[in-house]
Amino acid sequence: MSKILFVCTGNTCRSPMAEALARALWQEAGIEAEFLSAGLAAWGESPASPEAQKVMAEKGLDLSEHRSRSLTAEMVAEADLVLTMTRGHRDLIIERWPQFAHKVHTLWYHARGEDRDVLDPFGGTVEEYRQVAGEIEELLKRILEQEKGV
Ligand SMILES: N[C@@H](Cc1ccc(OP(=O)(O)O)cc1)C(=O)O
Repeated sequence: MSKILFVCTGNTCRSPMAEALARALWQEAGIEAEFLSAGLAAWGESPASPEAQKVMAEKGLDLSEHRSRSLTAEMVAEADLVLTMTRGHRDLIIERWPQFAHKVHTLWYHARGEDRDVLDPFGGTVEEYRQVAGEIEELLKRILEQEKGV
C-alpha cells in the first residue's frame, strides 16, 4: 500500500486539508493508500485552524482530532511520495535529506507538471481557505486519475 505524506509550514492549514481530502477521494475510488501530513515549522501539537476545520466540515470531513506534527527524517524515509505545498518546502526537504530527493515533489508539479505553489491561507478569510481547499482537491483528483490510469 502506498504511503503519501503531505508537507506544509505549520501543519495546521494546507497539509491537514490535503491529507483529509486525499483520504476521502482515494477511499471513494476504492484505492488503498495511507496518508499523513507534517509541517516544516510545526509548533507543538496544535489543532487545525478553525477555518480549515470549517471548510473541511462543509465537505463532511472531520479535522477536529488533527494535531500538528513536525516533519522528521523517519517520516520522509517511510513515505513513498512526499508532496509539498510550495517549491520552498520541497527545496528545504531536499536540502535536509538529499537521499530522498527522488520522491519529493510539489503538489502542483506532481499533479500537473507546473512549477506553482499552493499559497498559505494562514490568517485569511474562510473564503480564502475554501479556495485553497478547492485548489488542493482539484490537484488531488488529477493525481487520482493518473493512478487509475485515466
Ligand atoms: N505563521 C504561523 C506559522 C504558520 C505558517 C503557515 C501555516 O499554514 P500551513 O499549515 O498551511 O503551513 C500555519 C502556521 C506562526 O507565525 O506561527
